[in-house]
Amino acid sequence: MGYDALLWLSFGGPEGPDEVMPFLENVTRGRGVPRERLLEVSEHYQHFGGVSPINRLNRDAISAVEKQLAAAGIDLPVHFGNRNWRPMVEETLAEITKAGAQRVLVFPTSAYGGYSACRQYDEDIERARASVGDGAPELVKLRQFFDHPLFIAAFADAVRAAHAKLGNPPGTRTVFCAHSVPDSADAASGPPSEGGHRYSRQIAEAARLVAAEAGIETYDVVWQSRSGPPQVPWLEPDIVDHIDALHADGVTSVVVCPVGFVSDHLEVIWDLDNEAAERAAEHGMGFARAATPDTDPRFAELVVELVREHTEGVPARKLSPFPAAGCTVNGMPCAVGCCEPAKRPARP
Ligand SMILES: CC1=C(CCC(=O)O)c2cc3nc(cc4[nH]c(cc5[nH]c(cc1n2)c(C)c5CCC(=O)O)c(CCC(=O)O)c4C)C(CCC(=O)O)=C3C
Ligand SMILES: [Fe+2]
Repeated sequence: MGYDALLWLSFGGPEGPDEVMPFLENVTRGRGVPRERLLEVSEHYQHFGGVSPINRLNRDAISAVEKQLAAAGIDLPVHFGNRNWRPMVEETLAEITKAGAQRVLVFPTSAYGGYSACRQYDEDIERARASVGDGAPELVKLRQFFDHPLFIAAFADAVRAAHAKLGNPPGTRTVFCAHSVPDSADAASGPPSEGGHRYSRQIAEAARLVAAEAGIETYDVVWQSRSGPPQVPWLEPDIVDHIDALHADGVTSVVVCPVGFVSDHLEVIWDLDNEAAERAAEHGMGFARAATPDTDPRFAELVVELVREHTEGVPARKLSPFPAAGCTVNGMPCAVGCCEPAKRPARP
């Protein structure tokens, strides 16, 4: 079938208190994130003993995918590598190369386009191949899956379950949430010919599809976890401010669906399950957070289906007319100028 392995490419996270600051320094190197923001975020990690759940969740998801690949008779060993923390993708690719692989599929743990969600994973692929040097395998990245029916169905069931957990009170507002990015990064996402904003448009489309499948008419799309210097505008409103606004409008309960993420990593369990939940509690509002899809068996099924698009020519299933790009070789961008990194503000 022409492929020797699947590289599971993720963000990475610390697995102990001493790993938090070095991890954060890896994430933010050269990105103009103020020191105070780093110290504040390191506190979030220290609330969990300095351990992000993200690596464990990736390992669990990989086990589920390995089982489904075996069940489908697809012989493809899965290897785990990260951008920011051990196991680093450079080391993983060195092992894959040593094992003799020549063509490797890459699954990035993000469903969307944009610099942080797509193009930066291309940069990881390029960097890892450069670090291996001669003999590095060809790396073929799987496509964006924000509108795949299995991704949408898993979130729709999770949203229904969250409403049920609250007892289905009438007038509960469903709020879809994704990681904020600088306005300039969103404007630069997608190829220039498309007019930009591919990231926020794909998020809005996924939210629309999940709401439709869950039978929800009224919902909002908001953002979380903004970083960077305060004078740089990022996508708004923030989830916590939005909860204040809903309270002011007389809404008495909310279901938050983290549609921008695939797993319950730290920004989900802190920024939503703590900060947003606490604000709702202060207003006496009901609050439930919908589960992320990675623990749903349909997520492993989705990854296997994306693999089979390449190994067996299975047709790509998608629910929207929006492009599901991101599938390129050896870290090439999708198009000239696609999802260029935002220009960093000059240091004061
Ligand atoms: C769009 C997007 C996704 C979704 C796509 C995807 O999933 O890839 C995502 C995921 C994640 N972001 C994560 C963690 C962090 N993100 C940071 C900083 C930033 N994220 C950004 C964007 C995104 N981030 C941006 C524009 C920055 C500013 C700095 C920069 O331009 O790069 C910082 C630095 C501290 C801070 O400033 O918050 C941390 C620690 C973790 C792991 C959590 C864990 O450890 O469990 C995950 C999955
Ligand atoms: Fe992030």
